[in-house]
Amino acid sequence: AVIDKDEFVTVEDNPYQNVNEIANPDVESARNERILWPYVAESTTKPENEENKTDEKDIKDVKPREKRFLHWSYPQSPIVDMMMQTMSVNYSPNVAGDPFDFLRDSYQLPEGKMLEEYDYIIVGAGTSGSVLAARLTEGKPKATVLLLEAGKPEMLLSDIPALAPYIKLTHYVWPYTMEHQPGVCLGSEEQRCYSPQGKAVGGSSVVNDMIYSRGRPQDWDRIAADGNYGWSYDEILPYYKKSERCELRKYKNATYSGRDGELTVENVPFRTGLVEAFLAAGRLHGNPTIDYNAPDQLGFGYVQTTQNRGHRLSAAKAFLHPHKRRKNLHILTDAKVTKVVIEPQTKRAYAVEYLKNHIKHTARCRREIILAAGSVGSPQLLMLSGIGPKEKLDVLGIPVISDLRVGKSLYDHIAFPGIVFKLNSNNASLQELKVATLPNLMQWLQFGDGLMTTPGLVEAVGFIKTSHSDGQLPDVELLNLGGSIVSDNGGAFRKSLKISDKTYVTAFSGLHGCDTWSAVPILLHPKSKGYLELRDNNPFSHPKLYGNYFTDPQDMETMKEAVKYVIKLGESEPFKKYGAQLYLPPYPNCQNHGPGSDLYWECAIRTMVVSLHHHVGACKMGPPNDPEAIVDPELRVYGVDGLRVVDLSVLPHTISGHMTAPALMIGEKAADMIKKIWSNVVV
Ligand SMILES: Cc1cc2nc3c(=O)[nH]c(=O)nc-3n(C[C@H](O)[C@H](O)[C@H](O)COP(=O)(O)OP(=O)(O)OC[C@H]3O[C@@H](n4cnc5c(N)ncnc54)[C@H](O)[C@@H]3O)c2cc1C
Repeated sequence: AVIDKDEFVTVEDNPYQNVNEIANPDVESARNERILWPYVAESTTKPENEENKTDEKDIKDVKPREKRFLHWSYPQSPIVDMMMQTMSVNYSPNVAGDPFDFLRDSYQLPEGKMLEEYDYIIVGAGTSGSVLAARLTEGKPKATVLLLEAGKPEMLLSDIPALAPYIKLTHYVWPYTMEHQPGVCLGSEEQRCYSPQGKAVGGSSVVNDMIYSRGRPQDWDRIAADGNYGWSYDEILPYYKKSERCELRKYKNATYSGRDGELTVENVPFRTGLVEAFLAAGRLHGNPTIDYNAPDQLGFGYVQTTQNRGHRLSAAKAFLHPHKRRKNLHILTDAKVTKVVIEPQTKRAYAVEYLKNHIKHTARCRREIILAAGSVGSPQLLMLSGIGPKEKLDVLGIPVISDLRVGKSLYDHIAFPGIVFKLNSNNASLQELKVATLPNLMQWLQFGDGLMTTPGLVEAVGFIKTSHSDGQLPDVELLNLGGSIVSDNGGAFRKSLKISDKTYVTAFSGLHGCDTWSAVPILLHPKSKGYLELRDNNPFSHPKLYGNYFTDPQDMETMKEAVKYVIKLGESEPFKKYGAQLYLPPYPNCQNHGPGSDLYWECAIRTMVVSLHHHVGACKMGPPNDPEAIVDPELRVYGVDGLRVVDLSVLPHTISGHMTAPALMIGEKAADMIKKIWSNVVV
């Protein structure tokens, strides 16, 4: 590959990019001798017809090259890879004195210094921000971009999928605790729901569970029908495809999948046999085993993840790493933006103030400032900068630039991880003591597969419609786990959900050491609406988050129906070989209700409900006649020039799935809209 010295290095130029696809007999034979002790994934139930075939046969049928690829050999050492990234020639330790800094990835200013002014300033190098920065700095004429991120770069440990629950306990998250709401999260610490967000280069994609899902076409068509031109499924599909490099075993050639993008989407190399039981139970109850991202079908399917050969592939790894040497992309980490500076007369945004190493700086911008600070960070910054509800800003003494209803709508996905089946078998489910072993770690390091690749226990997902669904969209998603909340004996899994010691020990410690299975129902479209507001005018205070979960009674009815559905699956034939028996946890606050009764389940749900940290709506997108809209369908903030919001906070309501893929898609689409507007400007 020829690299023009004046140019930045691109993925295409990188000679190592395709190294994993080169046959390596030594690695192949070594891998063939691998031991997947003690779990061997086994297919329990044979599909009945062609439609419902699982992937196993298809793996045998794939062509030799693809088959080799399925082995995911990993000849590059990730440790060496990490050292190469951190110990770069111009590496300088963080002056704030972080003892682990030398283990972290690093981003250097290409010429060692900042520019006086940038074409674009992006706040937040998260999921949307990373892809946006990559796209705005590619091609010609070259635009200059400053990307400011409050968090730190990743390190090797964040690459290990099985450590996802642990990463959520580190400083790679903003540990947002929601305001107390009577009657919900009764089993959480301080009886407050917990809803962290990622704080890292890569944002929430560094701490999430890596599940890749896009939502249903009707989700996007509904958003477009509300007056948001350009957001129908057909219009956004090209942006999903643009980011994606689909490596799914069976569906990689689907017309709706992308092949040449930067973000690898793959199945998890390791599975327990329980996933086959879940899929078979689903089929028994009318849910075909499918690609759950297929636009035309609803059903259950193996989980698809944002992993690359068994390694977490964050938005930063996919979109920023390959472009570290771009001279026109400046990335500042540990840089917390405190305000967007807006000219009060012209209402034009022209600079941001940020703090790095306790020193206040101002960065100026020629064209646009783009907030990609996430569902909590972006509305917070808007309000701190004078864009928000006048009555609230007046109280806090913040001069009002644009009186908009920022934060007034907040929707979230909520889930109930409390349906647990005890299994009468050994080594059927994942248990931390057996997963966290040196051989498993070595296997992951060497081959990128094995038990360390399991993403927070999730092995499959399913979408269903309860009797409360609007008929168009599924209203519940089921996360099938290769274990349950007890799989690490009350360790990181439940701590990352902030379930209190008292609740956990009373309800679940009786299951320690047992094999278990669980499926977690998620409410995809809760009717209850929350809100968010500034606590005070200090940019370092966490905003107040009000979930208002279950304030619409239909949400509880939907969740109870979903619980019964999971129980039906667990009690069906495919789980019989595991001797699966429903376990009814004796929650300390539910003792007055007969175990298994309707009142018991309502109490259990109110005790164990958790936020999935998928907040949307605080910077709602909408047409000019929508009184609640903060940004227009091109994501420009109403009433201010040169300011956009590009992240999940712009979505008007929840979508039927997880949020990483939509966040990336929003970044892709925004980049196109921004480039189009500025395409006639000569630099
Ligand atoms: C624990 C967890 C698990 C999840 N699991 C999944 C999953 O399995 N699958 C899935 O699809 N989705 C999952 N999600 C949701 C999904 O990852 C996020 O919703 C999505 O990545 C958000 O993208 P974003 O670009 O809107 O924000 P983020 O990716 O959160 O990026 C925002 C960035 O802005 C930075 N920032 C904020 N304020 C400032 C400031 N003032 N100055 C500078 N920088 C700032 C933040 O530090 C952060 O890096 C999960 C989320 C969490 C938190």
